[in-house]
Amino acid sequence: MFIQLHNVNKEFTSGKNVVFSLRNISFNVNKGQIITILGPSGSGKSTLLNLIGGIDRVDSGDILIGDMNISKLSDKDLTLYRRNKIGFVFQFYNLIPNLNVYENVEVAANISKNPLSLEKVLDSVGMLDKKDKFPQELSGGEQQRVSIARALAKNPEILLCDEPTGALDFKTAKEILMLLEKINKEYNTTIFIVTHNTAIIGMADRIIRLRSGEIVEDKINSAKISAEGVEW
Ligand SMILES: Nc1ncnc2c1ncn2[C@@H]1O[C@H](COP(=O)(O)OP(=O)(O)OP(=O)(O)O)[C@@H](O)[C@H]1O
Repeated sequence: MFIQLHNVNKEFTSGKNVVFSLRNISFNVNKGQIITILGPSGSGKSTLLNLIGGIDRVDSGDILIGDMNISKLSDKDLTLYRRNKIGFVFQFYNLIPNLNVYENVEVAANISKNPLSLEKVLDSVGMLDKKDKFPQELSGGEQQRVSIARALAKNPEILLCDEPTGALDFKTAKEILMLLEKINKEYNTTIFIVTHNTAIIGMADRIIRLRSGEIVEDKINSAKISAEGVEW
């Protein structure tokens, strides 16, 4: 098993009050799966993604990635884990405005131990011909392609996508989903997609649903379809 969460708990407090808690989260994921995480706003989806990505730490419980228990890593080793194993894709791209496409991707590659060729990555996401453009010269879908290239350039084993299509129209969103599927096939990257869009579960191997910080559904998608067939 590639990713294992055992009884993961995480609380946020304000003064003495607990404002949110993720409770007893346990699940295992095989390498190369696409997992969708669904749930209402405030149910803990991003919190869960941040724990897996080493942006935040559990209060108790364990997260194992391969044979590494990231809950027990020093801050320095957790940074290295994040840098070398994890790619993040966000709803609003977060590109650096005064760097061009190539440079935005290069920044990520430069901090990684085992980067992929920038040309290959930009070609994979269909942005090689626009490598000299700046973010403000690109459409939302193109900016998201660049942000996926940036995540991918690090050659991550895990891609964590938080509402990657949330800001895009249907056609562009579908292109991004097809791109994520292509990456999953080409690089065997394990991909988590946090989304409010239930249509996306169609292309996932696995569906995990949260409510108020707890898992209320965890199932294998036995009727998986290609991203091209996803409709809403
Ligand atoms: N650093 C923090 N400090 C305090 N509270 C936090 C912190 N991060 C998240 N929370 C709270 O934890 C709860 C869960 O947040 P989270 O972002 O994980 O939910 P979500 O399911 O991703 O929501 P959305 O769909 O709206 O993005 C929310 O009530 C949020 O306000």
